[in-house]
Amino acid sequence: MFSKVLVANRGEIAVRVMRACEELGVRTVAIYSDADKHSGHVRYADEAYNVGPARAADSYLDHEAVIDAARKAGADAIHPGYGFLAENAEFARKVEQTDIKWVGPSADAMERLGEKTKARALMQEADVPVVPGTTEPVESVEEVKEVAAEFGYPVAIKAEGGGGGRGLKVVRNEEEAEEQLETAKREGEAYFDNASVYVEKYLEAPRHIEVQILADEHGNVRHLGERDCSLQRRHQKVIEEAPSPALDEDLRERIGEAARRGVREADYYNAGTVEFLVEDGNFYFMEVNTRIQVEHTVTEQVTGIDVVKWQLRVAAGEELTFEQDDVEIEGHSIEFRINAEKADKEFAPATGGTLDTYDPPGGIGVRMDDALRQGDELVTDYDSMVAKLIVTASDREECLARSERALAEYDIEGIETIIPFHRLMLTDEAFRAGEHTTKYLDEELDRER
Ligand SMILES: Nc1ncc2cc(-c3cccc4ccccc34)c(N3CC[C@@H](N)C3)nc2n1
Ligand SMILES: [Ca+2]
Repeated sequence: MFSKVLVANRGEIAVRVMRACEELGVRTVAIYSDADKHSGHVRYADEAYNVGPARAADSYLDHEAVIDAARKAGADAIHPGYGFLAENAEFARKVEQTDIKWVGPSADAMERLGEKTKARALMQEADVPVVPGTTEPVESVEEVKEVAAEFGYPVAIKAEGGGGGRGLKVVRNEEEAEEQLETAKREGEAYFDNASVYVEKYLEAPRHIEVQILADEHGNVRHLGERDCSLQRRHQKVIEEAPSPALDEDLRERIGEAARRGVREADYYNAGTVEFLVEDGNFYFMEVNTRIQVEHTVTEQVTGIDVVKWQLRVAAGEELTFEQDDVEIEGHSIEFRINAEKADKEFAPATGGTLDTYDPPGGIGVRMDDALRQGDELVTDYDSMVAKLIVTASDREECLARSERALAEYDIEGIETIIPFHRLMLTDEAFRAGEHTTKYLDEELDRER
């Protein structure tokens, strides 16, 4: 096992990784930008190095600055967290070329799965159902019309380098095809520096189901069940849960085994997530996330498996000590992302402030993942998520009741957050029944406009 790990991130995920290190007896190194000098992850670490000014490109995303900090600290490994450099194959390759271990998949595997058309072709090799469409980038509008001719409108044009909701254009009829194709290429070039686009049959109101994968460097691959991330606002996940209320045991087993086959085909190791769209009892591969995700927490809560500790053990060369049959899903867990945003329909980013009161909930089944304490100045240079409230109970009904209790206890004064939105969602009967689709929230909030 490593003796010292540098966590190349900030906020709650940096503290999350450092907690795993502490439990493994591993010393922790933080990096921070000028804006994060007094932030929680710096307080938590054994030592900390400044990597540059507030602008992420000049600090958290600066490959050389991060590697230099790891060298200065004498770190044996770098854990990237999520966001920033977590899915940057070029950076992973640079780390692989040093004597510092990258805590994540190989750069090759990141490249194989990072290109969505390649990933789709690879999944077909592994008999994993993919959303009907092309496994090569398309050049002409004729190719778009071919997919529509075979599978019917609407079709989705997606940017190869896209992710989240960015780079998804819905084409509802032939007239829109030409313009949407040009827009998708232009945005692909602008946002992702990659004009390649591909085409899929557009599923109108799927569920967004993802499977957590853990694989060691000796060929052992396990899935840790699924998460349901269907409650999204403009492609931003807001509430995630495990297990999914929309899957029955048979579908759960089939989707888990498909995820295992897919990552095995990709020679993948460490933690990863295979994302699927589920509609009318069918599941279709969408993409792979080659990193630990924000919502890994709900999987930990219902399996009792510490995914981050296993990332560190696997990177240190250890084998997984459990079989697939040992993975059991017990109870129900829901994660509420606590974003410093206005709780209105737009979720507009908050304008900063001081945490005059920070008194998070506690009690049975309540987990707080954050890096905050009362009196902290809110840093608004990076993403707006400041904490995660993860509530766990014996079943979904009890989890909903416990969530209402925990959110009512959550006392934050001095900044605005979307806690009122979460409390409202818990009164929504479609959500309480677990019948919300990925479209639900956008339709609900946009309808009132
Ligand atoms: N062929 C096909 N059909 C329906 C889809 C539905 C989604 C989707 C998934 C989850 C939430 C959404 C919200 C609005 C619009 C789309 C979604 C989707 N994506 C792509 C990126 C991911 N974050 C969301 N891809 C789709 N692809
Ligand atoms: Ca994704």
